[in-house]
Amino acid sequence: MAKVKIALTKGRLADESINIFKEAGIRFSAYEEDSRKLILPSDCEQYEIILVKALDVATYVENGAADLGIAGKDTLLEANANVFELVDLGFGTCQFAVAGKKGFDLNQAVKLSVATKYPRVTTMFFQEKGRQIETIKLNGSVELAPLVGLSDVIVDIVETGRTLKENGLDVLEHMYPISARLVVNKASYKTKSQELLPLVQKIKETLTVTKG
Ligand SMILES: Nc1ncnc2c1ncn2[C@@H]1O[C@H](COP(=O)(O)OP(=O)(O)OP(=O)(O)O)[C@@H](O)[C@H]1O
Ligand SMILES: O=P(O)(O)OC[C@H]1O[C@H](OP(=O)(O)OP(=O)(O)O)[C@H](O)[C@@H]1O
Repeated sequence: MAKVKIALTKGRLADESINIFKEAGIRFSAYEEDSRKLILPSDCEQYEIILVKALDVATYVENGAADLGIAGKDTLLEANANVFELVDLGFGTCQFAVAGKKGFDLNQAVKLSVATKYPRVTTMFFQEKGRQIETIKLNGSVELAPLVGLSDVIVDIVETGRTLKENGLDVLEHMYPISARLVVNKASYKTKSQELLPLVQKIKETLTVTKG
């Protein structure tokens, strides 16, 4: 059996991603250790995880450096990843939204300026509505932008709404729901079907059991 390489998102999604594999019977004890290693083998050595930044999961899987990956739908949309999206894993749930100062009228500006970590998703969303916008790419703390006059509004992830609320902002328009997805490299799906299909099936089954 060929080794299966899996790209996981570091940070928020990592623990639950490891847990999905644990429930499917694959343990990564090395993940529990306090280590700076970026490649970690499974206890049975048949699988290997690599830990990468959220947006990079799509890049590793699309290029075949990883066979499988777990990434948020936000990053898959932004990366326009050419991969097969197999399973909605049901965690990491949040949504994309347009947000701004309370009462801001989205139609007031002829050319809206939008600060975001997601320029592609933002452009697509407003293009579909026939709206011309200017995107301002930021790498975090996006909620600051309308407060300090960098942009009219933002496009960002909203989960509990706490960050918006504490900064005096409101959701002005809901966009798309987001959750973690299991993705696969298109070539690996064929060439490693013997290894991948049973694993994907197992993961689907554990999700059904968990959801009851
Ligand atoms: N507040 C949130 N609630 C739920 N899921 C979130 C939230 N923020 C991000 N996510 C999901 O978790 C993924 C990883 O987010 P995380 O914050 O760990 O990385 P990041 O956004 O790249 O931040 P950083 O630049 O700090 O690494 C996101 O791509 C998204 O799918
Ligand atoms: O609705 P909430 O529950 O408040 O969550 C939303 C916040 O979470 C994410 O930020 P993150 O913590 O990743 O920080 P960032 O500013 O570095 O993107 C996102 O960009 C929002 O700022």
